[in-house]
Amino acid sequence: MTTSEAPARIAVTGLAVMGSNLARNLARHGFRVAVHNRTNARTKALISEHGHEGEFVPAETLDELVGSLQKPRQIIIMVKAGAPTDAVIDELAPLLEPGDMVIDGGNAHYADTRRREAALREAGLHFVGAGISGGEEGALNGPSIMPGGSKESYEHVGPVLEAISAKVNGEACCVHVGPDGAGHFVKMVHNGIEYADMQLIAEAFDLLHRAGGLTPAEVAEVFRGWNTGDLESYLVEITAEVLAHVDAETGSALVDVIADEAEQKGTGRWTVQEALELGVPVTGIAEAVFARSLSGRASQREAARAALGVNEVVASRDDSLVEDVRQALYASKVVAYAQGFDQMRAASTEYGWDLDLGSTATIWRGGCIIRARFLDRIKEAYDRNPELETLLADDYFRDAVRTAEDAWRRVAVKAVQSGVPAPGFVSALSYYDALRSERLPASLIQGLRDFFGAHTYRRTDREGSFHTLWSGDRSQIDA
Ligand SMILES: NC(=O)C1=CN([C@@H]2O[C@H](COP(=O)(O)OP(=O)(O)OC[C@H]3O[C@@H](n4cnc5c(N)ncnc54)[C@H](OP(=O)(O)O)[C@@H]3O)[C@@H](O)[C@H]2O)C=CC1
Ligand SMILES: O=C(CO)[C@H](O)[C@H](O)COP(=O)(O)O
Repeated sequence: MTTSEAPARIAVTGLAVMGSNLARNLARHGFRVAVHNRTNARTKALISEHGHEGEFVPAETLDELVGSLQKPRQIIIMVKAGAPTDAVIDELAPLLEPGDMVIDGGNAHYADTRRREAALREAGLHFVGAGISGGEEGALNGPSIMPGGSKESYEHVGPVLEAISAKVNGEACCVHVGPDGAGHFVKMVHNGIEYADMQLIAEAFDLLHRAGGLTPAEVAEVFRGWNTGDLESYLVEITAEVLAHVDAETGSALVDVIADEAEQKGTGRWTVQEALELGVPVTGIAEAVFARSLSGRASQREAARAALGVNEVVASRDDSLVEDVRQALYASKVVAYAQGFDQMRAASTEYGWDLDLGSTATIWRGGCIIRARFLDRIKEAYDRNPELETLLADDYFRDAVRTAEDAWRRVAVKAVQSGVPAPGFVSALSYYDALRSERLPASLIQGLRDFFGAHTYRRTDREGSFHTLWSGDRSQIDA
């Protein structure tokens, strides 16, 4: 902690795990950082435990915090998303002057960020909605940062955020994403992909364990091996750690002791809700959200087991299953990312954000939960063609999914035949097949809509809208 009177460069309010680690990261990078928390005990704890790590300026009130800063002021809010963030902004804004910058690093809904940005802009203040990923460890040692807001504010805030962000090959995992809510939208999609990725990993484990007869420790070894190839990623790495962990009390694999009900704070659900609004099929993320919901419906699962009988899976060791599952996991993961990037592309058009999708891949290469080797490939794909209709159309990803196709189908069949639920793998494969179909049965859906509701249809062979007189002589009329 410092005792001099020099003003602080930046402030953090909200000192739970994320805020305190972010403040320490700032201090360790030589920024004099003012710190505040609603409950002062957290501020005191930070200073007493970590005050020696850099220059901290503790403040008991927001007023004091604002008074300790150089101008234009930069204040990072790291509190619970939703009403708490509004409460802090409402208290903070009247204390600030035009040109000051408020940076919300929480997991805010992008629509809230748009609203807050517009309101603070009216008062001459800059509001930067910055998605931050990497959890506790990332906040301390270098997170992935997705800042939105005005270009002008980024000129001030960007160098600080880039300094504390993760680095990959010397490049900061922090780039100005776009105006108003763009940063939080990109963070939301990041979390949606995180859900899809984890669901696919969980399905891979379930197949290898229950259908393939491998123990959790053996599956851990499989994942450890996968982490040296195309699948190299943080989530694959920590999957090996979790699966190998033995519960000290029971001597069983911890994964067999943890209650099988996945919780969710809501960012995955938001991703799907927004995808529905935009009309973008993010089937992998939706399946992942629903799989968590299903797992949490304990009494319904119990009733189903009682009424229908327990789903007994017969395990059979099959040497080729491991490689098939690896390929299915990679292909399904490519689909999940393709869908997430498709959603960002649609939002960029809808909100006029002009998102640079290649840069987004750059931000996610390090520091964040979905960091993975193949994000370099995504960056390269958008460098080759910034207007890519779908990642699956890029040469590299096209070849990757084509190569995996046979194995992917065998895994889907194995899942269906053995009774291991694999909604992520199966829906990713269906998406891949649907996108490539010459004809989809949507034509029949249009026919049915026209039959019961005179909703009309278009034809393949000429322009216009048509209706068949279904309850008359069934002739076709122009609609
Ligand atoms: N945990 C994680 O891995 C990640 C979290 N995030 C996001 O970062 C933000 C901070 O997360 P985390 O560190 O986990 O902390 P929490 O989300 O648990 O929030 C706790 C903090 O919010 C403060 N707070 C709550 N309500 C209010 C209020 N009405 N007014 C003022 N302060 C309030 C608390 O203050 P007090 O001590 O007084 O209760 C405390 O500092 C959240 O938005 C979260 O979604 C983003 C990425 C990863
Ligand atoms: O933002 C994060 C990482 O990027 C959080 O870890 C994420 O909020 C966890 O979400 P959930 O609790 O819904 O699984």
